[in-house]
Amino acid sequence: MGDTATTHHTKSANNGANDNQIGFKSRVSVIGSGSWGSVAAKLVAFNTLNLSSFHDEVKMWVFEETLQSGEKLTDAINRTNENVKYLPGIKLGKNVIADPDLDNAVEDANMLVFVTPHQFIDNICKSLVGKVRSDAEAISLIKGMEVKIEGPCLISTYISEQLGINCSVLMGANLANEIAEEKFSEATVGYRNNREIAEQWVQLFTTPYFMVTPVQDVEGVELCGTLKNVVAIAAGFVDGLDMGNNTKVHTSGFITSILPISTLSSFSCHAYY
Ligand SMILES: NC(=O)c1ccc[n+]([C@@H]2O[C@H](COP(=O)([O-])OP(=O)(O)OC[C@H]3O[C@@H](n4cnc5c(N)ncnc54)[C@H](O)[C@@H]3O)[C@@H](O)[C@H]2O)c1
Ligand SMILES: O=P(O)(O)OC[C@H](O)CO
Repeated sequence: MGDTATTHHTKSANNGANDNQIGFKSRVSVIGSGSWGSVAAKLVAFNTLNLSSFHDEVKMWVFEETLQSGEKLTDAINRTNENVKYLPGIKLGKNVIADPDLDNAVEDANMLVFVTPHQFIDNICKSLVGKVRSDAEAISLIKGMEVKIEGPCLISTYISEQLGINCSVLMGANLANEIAEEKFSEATVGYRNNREIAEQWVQLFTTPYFMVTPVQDVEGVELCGTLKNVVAIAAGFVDGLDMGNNTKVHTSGFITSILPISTLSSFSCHAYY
């Protein structure tokens, strides 16, 4: 699944042919600007300022909206350095630049962070075909699946197949508002076969309050991140029905039963509730 990503590339605006030269700096774009998208931009922007191999500036694509005040959301973000609608009260970092133009937001970026609600990824990917660098690396923070006639498809696989680029994942028990307030949390980067790329994603997301661990298991990490929300709902039902902890334990059993091939470490950074 998804192996095609490393072996075929679509034509793109910039094939990155000149980028092996000394001094090349990676550019990161965040595609999505909801609460988790804004926190992702904040984490990455904190790190690009300190990592010499990255450009300071982080572009964040915004699905444009007009606020009640009449101001465009993008303008409000760039004026206040806060996502006033989806993450009010949190400074993103002056090097986060909101951009409502998707093509412009990804132009020149070689590291793409996908973090939109899953139902929008289809349209976003379709409009990005041929627009992203052929050497770009993607990471998906999206929980959910594309359900097609032939069966469910992981979002990372979908991104890889649509854009012809490799796609890692970052998942965890991560509530955006808590991480925005710099409360401690951890997450797992699931990568396919390039450990160096995984280390770059770890560097980009790790902060003193956000601990990130790489695991070579894209599917396991993505499925754990997505399905744990189903388990959490089931656990909530058990609480609501006052059925007790013994019953609650059984709600988590289904993940291990449907993922027998996933490595144990894929589960290690996922709290179920
Ligand atoms: N919020 C969290 O705590 C959290 C934590 C971990 C993972 N996630 C995952 O991150 C992803 C993004 O969630 P979020 O919480 O940032 O979103 P959100 O619910 O805070 O925001 C919704 C976003 O969707 C955008 N949007 C609305 N209509 C759109 C359209 N037609 N096309 C494209 N975009 C549109 C909005 O502008 C907004 O940026 C989801 O897959 C979610 O499961 C969220
Ligand atoms: O409810 P979601 O899909 O925004 O995701 C929340 C996270 O999974 C919490 O860990």
